[in-house]
Amino acid sequence: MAVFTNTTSPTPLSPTQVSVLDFFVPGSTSVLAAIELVLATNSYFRPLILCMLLAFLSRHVCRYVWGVAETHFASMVHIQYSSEVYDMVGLWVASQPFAHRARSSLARVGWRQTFDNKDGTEKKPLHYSPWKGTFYFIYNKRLFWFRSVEKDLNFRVEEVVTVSCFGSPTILKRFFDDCREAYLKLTKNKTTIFEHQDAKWKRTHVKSTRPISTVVMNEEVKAGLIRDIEGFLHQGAPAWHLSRGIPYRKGYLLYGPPGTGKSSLCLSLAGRFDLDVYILNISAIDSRSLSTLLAELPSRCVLLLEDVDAVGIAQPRQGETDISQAKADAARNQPRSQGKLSLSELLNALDGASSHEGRLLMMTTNHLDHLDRALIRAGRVDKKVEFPNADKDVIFRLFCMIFKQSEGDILDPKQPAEDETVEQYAHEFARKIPEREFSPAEIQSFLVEHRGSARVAVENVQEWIDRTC
Ligand SMILES: Nc1ncnc2c1ncn2[C@@H]1O[C@H](COP(=O)(O)OP(=O)(O)OP(=O)(O)O)[C@@H](O)[C@H]1O
Repeated sequence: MAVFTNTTSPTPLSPTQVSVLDFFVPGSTSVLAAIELVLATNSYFRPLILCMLLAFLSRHVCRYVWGVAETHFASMVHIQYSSEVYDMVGLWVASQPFAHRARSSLARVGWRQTFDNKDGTEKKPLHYSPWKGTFYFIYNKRLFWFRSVEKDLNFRVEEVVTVSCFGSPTILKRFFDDCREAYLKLTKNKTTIFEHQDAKWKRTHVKSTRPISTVVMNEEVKAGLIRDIEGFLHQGAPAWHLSRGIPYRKGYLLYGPPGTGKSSLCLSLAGRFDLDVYILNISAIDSRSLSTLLAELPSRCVLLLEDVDAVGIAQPRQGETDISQAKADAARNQPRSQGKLSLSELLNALDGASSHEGRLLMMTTNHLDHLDRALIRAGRVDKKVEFPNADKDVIFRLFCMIFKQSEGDILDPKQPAEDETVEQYAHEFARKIPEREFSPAEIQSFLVEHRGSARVAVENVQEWIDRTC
């Protein structure tokens, strides 16, 4: 039997060649095989196929060369979405033309507005930032690129941004310094508030700093607090504490009925000393997350624990320590507390190694008597400040604050400032309201409702008292 062999048919690629080619240009062997087949059957397609092959190869070669150049010659900085640096870079990027041209963007409601000094009258403004892709831009006459990808970080998908440029990391760091400066300018006279999600701090608000004069309380107490914090934040304070073996921390407990200005004062003090506020919700964390969160605090900040009596670390029952209470609860088959955190775990975390030096702890409560003494012992709480309901002086000053002209007011020429008359009304108003019956929040709310006329406010207050009491 005769056997005919086709001598013009292409020799198939050996398995070794296949794997080597595929290593450099994935999918190339399948393409080559297809080309070989076409070339063998019809030579008319050869030039066309050659062009396609060149286009295919040049794309892969370019990608390969860029990858090698990026790996070996580019500097890069990675930023996680949950980090504050993300906001710094994000704000800069959002203001650049390339961000507006990006074909893949993330739309958010009112994100940039948080930082702007605008009046917030525009309803739900939309903001776009480049998202999922690589975006090129020129900065200081150099090519930079910004890559946004989603990554799975500990079972949580989070955007990770990488900013890169060719050359030394110094150039890149200069870019980050510029972003930081722009961010600080934008957040000047603002208080940034952080809350936690999954053991990570995340900026949730940027509020205009509230002038401390607008928190109406005993002026001596207020001045004492300010002096105390000034001393604590003084340049030489860390070394002073260190040389005496005293932990460089400060703790305050503000207590009193609801609506007396405890939270307002905390935020206002933070703004005055240019400190960021980190609000810890202890009912929502376990001890491991707490240690992580405390370890991540910056060296100077306010750590705010609001309503410490209400979060499941309340005083143990009489005669029981925290541990004996836990045992007793276990024996009764009851959960130990509302939260996941026990008092001893909280105290350990606040005192422990993970707790940052230089932090200012502020705790607020409506029920001083519900708190465990261990939580508020000297050393943990250096000062306890009472916020009572409004006395005559506070009522008078609240009235003046509402009705006297202030710097930011848009003045009505028909109603010239008459501070003396306002003061007379304020005295009359304070005379009518029983002392320590109403919180400043209640009085302020009534006054705001009547802000159109001081006279009407005075006239209507008796009816309001009768209705409210
Ligand atoms: N002493 C005060 N001076 C000026 N405004 C006050 C004062 N107390 C309360 N307010 C006003 O009342 C509102 C509530 O105040 P704030 O949240 O500070 O009270 P609080 O004591 O922290 O209340 P809670 O114990 O319920 O947390 C705020 O709008 C604040 O402006």
